[in-house]
This record gives sequence, C-alpha cells and structure tokens, in this order.
Amino acid sequence: MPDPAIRIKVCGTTTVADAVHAAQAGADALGFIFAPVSKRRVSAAVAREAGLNVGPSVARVGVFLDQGLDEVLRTAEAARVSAVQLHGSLPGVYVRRIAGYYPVLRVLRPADLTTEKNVWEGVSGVTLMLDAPEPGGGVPLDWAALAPHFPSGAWLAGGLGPWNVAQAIRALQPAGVDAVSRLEARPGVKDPSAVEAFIAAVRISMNPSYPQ
Ligand SMILES: O=C(O)c1ccccc1N[C@@H]1O[C@H](COP(=O)(O)O)[C@@H](O)[C@H]1O
Repeated sequence: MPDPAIRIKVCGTTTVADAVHAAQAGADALGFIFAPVSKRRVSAAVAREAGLNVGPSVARVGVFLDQGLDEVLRTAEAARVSAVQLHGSLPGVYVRRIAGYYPVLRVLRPADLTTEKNVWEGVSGVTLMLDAPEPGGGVPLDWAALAPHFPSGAWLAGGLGPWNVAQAIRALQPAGVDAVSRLEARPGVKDPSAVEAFIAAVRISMNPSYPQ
C-alpha cells in the first residue's frame, strides 16, 4: 500500500524564481546546496530570500558535504533554513550535535547502512536518506537489491526524475524522494517542466488506485 504522504524535495535551488516555481508546483521541500564543490552552490543570502518567498509550509533544507560544524551552523542560520542535509564522511557525534539545532537528513550510501546504524537508527532528529556514492551525479541506486534492506521511514535520492520515480517508489516505499540533476536544463538551472512532471509522477504514484 503506497504511503499517502511521500515528501518531495526539489534540490539544487539557485534562484528565487525557481524556488517559487517548485513550491507552486507542489514541492514539500527545497534544497539549497552550500557545498563549495557543487556546480549548484548558492549563497546563504539567495537561499534566505527564496525561503521568504515560498510561504510557511515549504521546508528549506541546507545541503552540506564534509563541511566544518561551525560553517554548517553559521550558514544554516544565515540562510534561515528549516533543516540540514549532511553528506560525506562524518562522525556520529558531529551529526548528533547538528541535530540539536536542526532536523537532519543524514545521507548515506547503501554500503554504509550497517556500519553507521548508530547515527540514524532511533536517533532523535535524524532521518536517513540513501543516495548514490556521488551526490548530484544523477545515478540511480539498484532499487531491487536495496528493497530487502531499505529502512522504514528513510528517504531516497540518486538519479530520480520524472520517468523513474514511480518505479523507485513502488520498489522501496520511501518516506521522501529527493532529486536534482534530472530536474535541470543544465547544472544549477532548473527545467520547470521536469520539476512539474517529477512532482506529478510522485503524486500519481501515491494514489491508491495506481497499479502496484
Ligand atoms: O548536487 C550536488 O551538486 C550536490 C553536491 C554536494 C552534496 C549534495 C549534492 N546533491 C544531492 O545529491 C542527491 C541526488 O542528486 P541526483 O538527483 O542524483 O542528481 C540529492 O540528495 C542532492 O541533494
């Protein structure tokens, strides 16, 4: 039975206009990438302005990759995000510290699920997201291989787009889905029709009469 409330996160938002468009199209959350290595990096000022324009019901998620604790907290505060997404190789104590300030989406590769269990399983304020080894690389995970181990309540990322997200939902029943590269015309520039099609595909797959 599909979860009626799968959350949709549209990541890599770089402009106020893209944020407003994704929110109006029905995104539950917008991702703002603050990792210096990213082609989708955005300033805290733009993220903050975007957040002020999307209304109170859309979550704003600051996305970080292997960045220092002070940098994460300072940037999150400046951008006024409502949650933080943490990629990279990070000690559990670091993740728990940030979870004391913001709800955390902790992103792991399937291979790290078992070894890092203590970071996400039953940890207050931490939600697990599974992603491919290269964040923002547009490569899907092997959903069939993952299905027997996919933790209840986890989110899914990695190469999701309008044409495959329903299949991923059928396979894994994630609590939320997150995408960036397959929603773009080019890195950092959204393709509005892909964003709309992605959100529609998730909503359709949540309809109980959708074939399983
Ligand atoms: O997209 C990036 O550039 C990026 C950089 C650093 C950390 C995370 C990044 N993106 C995250 O990657 C996944 C999935 O991306 P895709 O759909 O496979 O392209 C998602 O969680 C983004 O938030």
